[in-house]
Order: sequence, then structure tokens, then C-alpha cells
Amino acid sequence: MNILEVENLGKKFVLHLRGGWHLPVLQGVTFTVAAGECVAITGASGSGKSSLLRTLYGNYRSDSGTARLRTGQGMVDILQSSPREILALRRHVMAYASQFLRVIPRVSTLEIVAQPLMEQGLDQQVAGERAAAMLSALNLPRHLHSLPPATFSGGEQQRVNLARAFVGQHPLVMLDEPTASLDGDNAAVVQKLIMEAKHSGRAVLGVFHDPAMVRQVADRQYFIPSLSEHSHENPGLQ
Ligand SMILES: Nc1ncnc2c1ncn2[C@@H]1O[C@H](COP(=O)(O)OP(=O)(O)OP(=O)(O)O)[C@@H](O)[C@H]1O
Repeated sequence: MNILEVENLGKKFVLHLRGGWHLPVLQGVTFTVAAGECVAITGASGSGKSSLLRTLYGNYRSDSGTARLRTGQGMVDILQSSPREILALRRHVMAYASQFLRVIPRVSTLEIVAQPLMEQGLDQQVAGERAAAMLSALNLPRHLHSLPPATFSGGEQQRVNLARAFVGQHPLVMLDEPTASLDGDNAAVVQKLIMEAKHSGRAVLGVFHDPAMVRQVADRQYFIPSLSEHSHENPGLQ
């Protein structure tokens, strides 16, 4: 059973600082991710891996194609969804951990991680307990839970992001270089969380900088070719 079906997705960035130049990044992107499966997105640096995840999470608009996500009400095209619908999909169906944590001043780490659970309707105490358990599983010591993560190290911030993405048990989890700032022990925890997600029938779509991680967790790979160097759309521009 497919959780995500992406077909012919295309995306260009409009570079206003370069006279409205269109930079093609994604073209004809077509793949599926089934329940219980992890698909790794691969490709050269700058080929559009992060842009693809951001487009699927509703941060960027696409120019063409469909990205159908399985919900309780059937398949929904993320690319055609309104901002309000995207928020509902984020609440219940898809989670995303970017490489960088967007911190909210004065909000504690525990609240940041409990928030997705409270948005799913859990009461504050249960959400707090689950958030604390997820943070501890990711080796974030208890004394850090009450602090805002603004001053945390890169690896600690990445683990807060990952706790937030995994805690809500969303059917689709998207991960952008989830172990880039982590040591071996914490990378092993992330690997375990991915395997647990797969075993519970959830789908994982990830960009992994570490080829060993791809071998360990990915069932399939989807390769994105680099388009920008071969673009013929702006032959006059360098
Ligand atoms: N918001 C944006 N506006 C304009 N161009 C962008 C934007 N985001 C990304 N790009 C460009 O799109 C291309 C793809 O970037 P992206 O970050 O998706 O690549 P990537 O495959 O994830 O790279 P890496 O492996 O180095 O992280 C790059 O040429 C980048 O400069």
C-alpha cells in the first residue's frame, strides 16, 4: 500500500536577483513510498534533494506534477492543497525534520517536542511524557528539556528536530540528512527510530549524507539528476 505517490513533479526557482532567471531544479520526479518502507533520495550536491522534501512538505510550490499522500479520507494531492489543508496534513499525516532547527524564543525543548502531540489532541501531561521519553531516547538529558534549544549544540538541535518529527507517529516521516551533526551512538539511535517506524507500517523518505546509513535503512533509492548545468532555457546567461 503506497503512502506517497509522486508523479512528474517539476520545480523551478525564479531568481529575482538575476532578472527573473528560471533555475530548473526538479523535472519528471516520479517515485512511490509504501507503508513499511524507507526510500532514500540520492543525487549530487545541488541536485534538488532538499528542495524535493520541502516541496512535498508544502514549503515550496511546484510547477507541475502530483504528489498524492494517503490520508484517512483517501489520497490527497499535496501540490494542490491549500495552506490550511497542508497544516492538517502536517498535523496528522506527514512529519519533516530539516537539517536545521527553527527555534522559537523562550519556548522550552519539551514544549517544542510535545506540540505535535497536542495538535493531534493528546492532553498536555501525556504529550509531555511522550515528548520527554522521545528526547531521552535521543540522549537529550532531562536537564536540557526545560531550556529553549537556541543555545544547544548543532547535534543537540538536530536531535530536538528528530524527536519532534518522530514523536507524532505520522504515517510519512521525511528526514533531511538526519545524522549530519550526530556522533556514531546518536546516529545508531536514529537508525533504530527509522527501523521502528518501518516495522510499525509507516513510510520514511530521507536524504542521507552517509552511504552506510542508506545501506542500513533504505529499501530503495531514487536518484535525482542535476538539471541546472544542462539547462537550455537561458542560453544567453552564464
Ligand atoms: N529558495 C531557493 N531559491 C533559489 N534557489 C534555490 C533555493 N533553494 C535551493 N536553491 C537552489 O536549488 C538547487 C538545489 O538545492 P538543494 O538544496 O535542493 O540541493 P541538494 O541536492 O539538497 O544539495 P546538498 O546535497 O548540497 O544539500 C541549488 O542549485 C540551490 O542553489
